[in-house]
Amino acid sequence: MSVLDEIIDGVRADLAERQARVSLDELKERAAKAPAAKDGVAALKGDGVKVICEVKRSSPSKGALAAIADPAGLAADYEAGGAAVISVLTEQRRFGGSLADLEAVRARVDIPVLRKDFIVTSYQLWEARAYGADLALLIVAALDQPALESLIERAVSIGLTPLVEVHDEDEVERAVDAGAKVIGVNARNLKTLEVDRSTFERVAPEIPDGIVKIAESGIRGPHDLIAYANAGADAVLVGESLVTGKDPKSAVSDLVAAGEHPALRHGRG
Ligand SMILES: O=C(O)c1ccccc1NCC(=O)[C@H](O)[C@H](O)COP(=O)(O)O
Repeated sequence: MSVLDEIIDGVRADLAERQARVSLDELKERAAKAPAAKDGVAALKGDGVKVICEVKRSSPSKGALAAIADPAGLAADYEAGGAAVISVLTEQRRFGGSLADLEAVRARVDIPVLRKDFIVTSYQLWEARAYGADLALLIVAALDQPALESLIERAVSIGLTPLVEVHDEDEVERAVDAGAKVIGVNARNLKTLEVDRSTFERVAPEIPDGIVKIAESGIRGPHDLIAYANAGADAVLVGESLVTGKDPKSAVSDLVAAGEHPALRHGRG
């Protein structure tokens, strides 16, 4: 069984428990009262390379990273540093996240918030909206094509921007066929958990113009952002280096400054 399969088994078990406690109708009522969803695509487009900053306590590849007693405070620091979007890992078993983290972050920041989880049912999309997310991650490797298509459609219909994650060229084709408008190329191999930063450079040319291209994982600082920018990234998604660093706000502002450097506009769309 792959790491992804193991994670999804746990996600499904936790999901069944939540579904037994909270009906879909209750979630829909809660979603109706949530603040209107912010435009995830608009936040990631425009001049320069945008920075998505992640609230990440632990991971299957590294174990415990940071306790993060105050996820909303961390998100506020990210926003003050110039983040375009906050990513909140809500998976509990491997990443130590929760919907409570999502709710707390939503209440604290004004920029769009991404629910980063292993979404396999529309119930989780309703949860994302009910707890204030504006974007939701859909991982191509975790979904067959009909499920991917229907989750993209459902996400859009309830106001969420789907960020569709791929790892190779075949998955790009599936994401594009399914209607993705925002595609993240994750450099972390889901079988070995190793990060290969050359993945984006190889895979991104397969993503058609007009689709937002995000480079995910393994960004240690401005030099990695610049390399991803030169390979065509519109945005980068950064977790570990921010949560393990001493000063997340200044680390974000260094990334944002690199992403706004006029030299990067040359040759980018
Ligand atoms: O981070 C992991 O070990 C991991 C393992 C299996 C599936 C997903 C995983 N991470 C989720 C992410 O995509 C990253 O948290 C995100 O891209 C940020 O990466 P990083 O900056 O390297 O923490």
